[in-house]
Parts: sequence; structure tokens; C-alpha cells
Amino acid sequence: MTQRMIEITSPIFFPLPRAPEEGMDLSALFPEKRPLALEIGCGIGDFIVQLARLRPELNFLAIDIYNKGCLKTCNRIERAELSNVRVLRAEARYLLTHYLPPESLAAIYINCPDPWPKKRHRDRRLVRQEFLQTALYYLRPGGDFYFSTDFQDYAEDVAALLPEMTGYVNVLDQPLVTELPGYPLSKYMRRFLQQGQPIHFIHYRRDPHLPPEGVAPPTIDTGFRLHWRRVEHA
Ligand SMILES: C[S@@+](CC[C@H](N)C(=O)[O-])C[C@H]1O[C@@H](n2cnc3c(N)ncnc32)[C@H](O)[C@@H]1O
Repeated sequence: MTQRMIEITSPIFFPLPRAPEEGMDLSALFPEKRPLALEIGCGIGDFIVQLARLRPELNFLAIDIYNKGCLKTCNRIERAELSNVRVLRAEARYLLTHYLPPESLAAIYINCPDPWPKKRHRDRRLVRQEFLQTALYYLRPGGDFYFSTDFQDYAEDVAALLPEMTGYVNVLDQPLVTELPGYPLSKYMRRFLQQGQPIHFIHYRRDPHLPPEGVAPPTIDTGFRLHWRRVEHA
């Protein structure tokens, strides 16, 4: 699908260069130095605006490949006068593996990622084993991994993968929950809840005792939408 590109001039938006530049440090985009967290697929920004208010001790990168969503997110952040969010138009795996140092994230949030409900499209899902391995590499020890979805089988797949992986510990006493007190609701979550569909939440953490050498570097080099950056900027 081709997107109509709207130029984003908001000071909240950071136009990511095609390739990382020498000495580039995304944590320097913020007026105050704080631990850095990442929301992947921020949509129109209604989750991040709530979260950034709730967690003023963190700086947030909110990313999406959807240009109009980035624009709407910037507008929301500007209206809310929040200084701890920057919006980037970026593909998740590309951003992680090209622009962020290992162990640089205090938290990763992924809400209602594209579910790819058809069986033959399941391998297009973002959150699979390779992705979880990559996320672990970029989380700092003790860093949080949050995942929510309205798709039960997506939630079950992720909930089955995580206990098998060295380096993640479950923060909850169950693999999946349908309520996570204090966790803001995104646009998609609200929509599904209004339709009577539950949202499934997962909250793991990188094992705080896992040494850096205990985490394998990412191997992701293929995957649906991973070509996006090259295509869009060609
Ligand atoms: C179903 S929407 C959910 C939006 C929002 N998180 C919510 O819960 O309301 C999924 C979003 O993820 C974005 N997205 C999908 N794949 C992505 C990727 N690989 N990297 C970054 N964003 C992605 C889409 O453009 C879309 O805005």
C-alpha cells in the first residue's frame, strides 16, 4: 500500500536519516536525560500520550511506519505539552538493529500489532521468536516487555514462546491476563472492548541477572515489512 506522504514539521518528530550517522544518539533528542522506552506501532498516539503523562521519569520514542499516524501522534503530544516523547517514522526491527545500542531500553510497549489472522499470513506477524530475541538484546537488564492484543491466538503464541526463552521472566503470575491495572488503553483496545472482545496482556521483563554475553545478538534480516524502509526511501 502506498501512503500519501504528509510533511511533518512538528518539533516532536525526528526525521530519521536513511542510515545512522556517526555518533548518533537517539537518547539525546530529549531536553532531559532519562531512561529511554519505546512504543512500537503508536498508531495515532492515544496510548503514548497517556503513558508519557503517567511515567514522567522516562523518555519515550514512539514509532510507526504510518506517516499520518506519526503526524497525529505529534499533534497529540504537542497539545498535551509533553517533553518526554519523540515520534519517528520507522520500522521496528530496522530501528532496533540500526539505531539503538544494546541494553538501551527501559521498556518496550507493543499494543494490538497487526494480527494477520489468516493462517497463511502468520509469518508476517511482528512478534515471533526472532523478534523477541531481538527485543531482549535491546532491553536493559530488568527492562519491561509489554504486549497486548485482541487476538487470542496471537496472545497464546507469544505466551507460549516467552517461557521457552532464556532471559525473560514473567512479571505476572499468569502467562496472560485480560486486565492490567494502570495500563492505558489504546484506540484499538478501546474499540475491541466496546465490541465486547477481551484484550490479552503479557508483561515480561529481561532477567536483571542475565549478563550481556547471555543474550545473542539479533539475527533478523528478513520479515514482512522489513523491506519497508528501503522501498519507501528508494
Ligand atoms: C493495528 S494498529 C494498532 C495501533 C495502536 N498500537 C493501537 O493499539 O491503537 C498497528 C500499528 O502498527 C504499525 N506497524 C505495523 N508493523 C509495524 C512495524 N514493523 N514497525 C512499526 N510499526 C508497525 C501500523 O502502521 C499500525 O499503525
